[in-house]
Amino acid sequence: MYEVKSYNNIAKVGLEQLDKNLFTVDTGAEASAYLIRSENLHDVELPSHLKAIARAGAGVNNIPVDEASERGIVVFNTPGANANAVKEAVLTGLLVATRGYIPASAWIQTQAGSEVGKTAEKGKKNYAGTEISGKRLGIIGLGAIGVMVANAANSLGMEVVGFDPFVSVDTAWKISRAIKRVNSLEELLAQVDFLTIHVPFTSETKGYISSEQIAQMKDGAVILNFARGELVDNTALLSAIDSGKIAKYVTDFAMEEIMNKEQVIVFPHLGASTEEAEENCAVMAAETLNLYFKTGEIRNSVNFPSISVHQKAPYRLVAFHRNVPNMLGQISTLVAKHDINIAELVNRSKEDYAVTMLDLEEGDRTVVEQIKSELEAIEHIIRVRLIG
Ligand SMILES: NC(=O)C1=CN([C@@H]2O[C@H](COP(=O)(O)OP(=O)(O)OC[C@H]3O[C@@H](n4cnc5c(N)ncnc54)[C@H](O)[C@@H]3O)[C@@H](O)[C@H]2O)C=CC1
Ligand SMILES: O=C(O)C(=O)COP(=O)(O)O
Repeated sequence: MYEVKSYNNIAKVGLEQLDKNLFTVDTGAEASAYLIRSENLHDVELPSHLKAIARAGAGVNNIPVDEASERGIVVFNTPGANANAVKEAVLTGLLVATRGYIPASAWIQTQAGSEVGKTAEKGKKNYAGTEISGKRLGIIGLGAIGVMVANAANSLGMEVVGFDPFVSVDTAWKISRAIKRVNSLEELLAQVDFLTIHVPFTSETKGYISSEQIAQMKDGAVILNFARGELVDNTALLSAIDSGKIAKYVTDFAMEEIMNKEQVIVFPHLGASTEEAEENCAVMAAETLNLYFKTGEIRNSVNFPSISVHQKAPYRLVAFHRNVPNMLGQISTLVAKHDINIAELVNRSKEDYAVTMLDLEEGDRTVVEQIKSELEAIEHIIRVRLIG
């Protein structure tokens, strides 16, 4: 049995989805897998027995992915499983940026008594707004969320322009033909009334929106950030708000510098907090763990390649190694030395890492265990799992 340790609020239906023949959950035993949401694992020591981290969500910036790769720990996420929830959060952001509903509600709740209806009618002129229909929205990042926001905003009457230099085939299928795609950020920034950002937070995207980008925007534009707080340079943002260059900033991320400013609307990272998204993410994450622990197959990993093969022999070895020359040669030579036939061999790579899966025509487990330990001694092999 493998122990799964859950962090954060993982939907019950997802925990129940974990294969009961494979896993125990939160018993306090040594964890083979973590099932997490936004828990920051950067300051946590990852135990040697940890084999997988499943992120029930999209962003993996809370996980030390490089360290995990170096140690053969597979990091999974759940692509698209909470995208609709975030899309709806972004629509909320657009609407509360343009209509006075948040301050108006706070004000009217301070009123009471039989005259409250009259008071409301008298005071409403202080909370009039504008409409989003007919305005132009710029979207940076046309992934699972960006595409949904694009199509929804378009159907609400907005003109939508998108920028994503790494756009996927999936996006090309899903995006409405009404969405204009531009090839440079400059082109997008100069023409939009609203800007929304939907890229992962990495060392390359830190401070993606800074003074240089803000200077290229229209006066009075609104910025929405439901991706990660660090994507926007708060110093540049606050000075643009003070000068009136940026009219409003709506964000899902509370950060010390931006709190309690009239033009900044802050939500407590609620984008994915819907019953549906929480369930979708938890179920998808549990299914990837079931598959990985049962068969060694990898689906939705951010640090190792996808690999899917029906097991063809009693024992399977899954070798995680660096993506360098002659690994396959060394692995197959070692198996050949034991005079064992390989029923199936699949090798897949992803950037600096690769996985080689071998189904061995050998019924004696001790022999296979011996091969496992010999494989582990080969330079550049990080971890070997034995399944069967
Ligand atoms: N507020 C919340 O609760 C949530 C926030 N998020 C955040 O949103 C991010 C995006 O989520 P998804 O759309 O599901 O991910 P995704 O991986 O489907 O899409 C990300 C897109 O960004 C694009 N991209 C990457 N670097 C770029 C760059 N430098 N310039 C322009 N485009 C770039 C990629 O090509 C990809 O199309 C997550 O990484 C996470 O940080 C995600 C879910 C919930
Ligand atoms: O999926 C993501 O990237 C999110 O930001 C959602 O975070 P959460 O699972 O709600 O803590």
